[in-house]
Amino acid sequence: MSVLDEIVAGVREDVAARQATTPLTEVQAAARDARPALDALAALRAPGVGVIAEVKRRSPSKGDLAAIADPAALAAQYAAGGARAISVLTEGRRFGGSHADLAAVRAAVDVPVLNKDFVISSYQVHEARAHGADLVLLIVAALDQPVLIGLLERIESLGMTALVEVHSEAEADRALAAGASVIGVNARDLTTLSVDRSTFERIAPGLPSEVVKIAESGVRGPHDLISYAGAGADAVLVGEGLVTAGDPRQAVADLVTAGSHPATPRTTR
Ligand SMILES: O=C(O)c1ccccc1NCC(=O)[C@H](O)[C@H](O)COP(=O)(O)O
Repeated sequence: MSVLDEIVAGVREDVAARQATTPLTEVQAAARDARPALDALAALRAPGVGVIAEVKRRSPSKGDLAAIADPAALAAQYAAGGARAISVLTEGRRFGGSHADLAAVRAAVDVPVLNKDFVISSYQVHEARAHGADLVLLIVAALDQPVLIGLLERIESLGMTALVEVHSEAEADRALAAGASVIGVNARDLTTLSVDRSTFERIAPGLPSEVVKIAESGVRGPHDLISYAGAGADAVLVGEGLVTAGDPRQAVADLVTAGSHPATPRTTR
């Protein structure tokens, strides 16, 4: 069983347990009552290469990364540094996240918030909205095509934006066929967990110019952002490099500065 399959199996159990105590109708009502979603697409299309800064406590590849007692305070530092959006991992078993983290971050910042999880059911989409998400991650490798299409439509029907994650050209074709307008190319192979930044360089140039392209994983400093920008990234998604930085606000600011430098290339549309 691959790491992704293991994680998804755990998520399936956890969602079933939550659904047994909180019925879908209750989550749908909370989603309706939530503050309307921010226009994440517009934010991601702003000039310069954006930084999506992630709240990430631990991971299957690295184990414990950072204690993060106060995710809202960390997100506020990211936003002060100029992050274009905040990513919050809500998977509990392998990443130590929760929906409480998502809600706390939502309340602390004014930029769009991404719910980064292993979303396999519309129940989770309503949960994301109920806890204030503006963007929701969908991982193509974890979803059959009809399910991918259905979840993407559900996300958009709730006013949110889907970030559709791919690892290969074939998955990119599936994301485009599903109607994705924001595609993330994850440099982390979800089978071996190794990071290969050239994955983005290989796949991104084949994506249509109107698609927002996010380079996910492996950014350890401004040089990595500049290299992803050269391959057409509109934004980078950064976890480990920020949660392990001594000064997360400054670490984001350094990336933002690199991303807004006139010499840093970016896709033109
Ligand atoms: O980070 C992992 O080990 C991991 C393993 C299995 C599935 C997903 C995983 N990470 C999720 C992510 O995509 C990253 O948190 C995100 O792209 C940031 O990556 P990084 O900057 O390298 O921490």
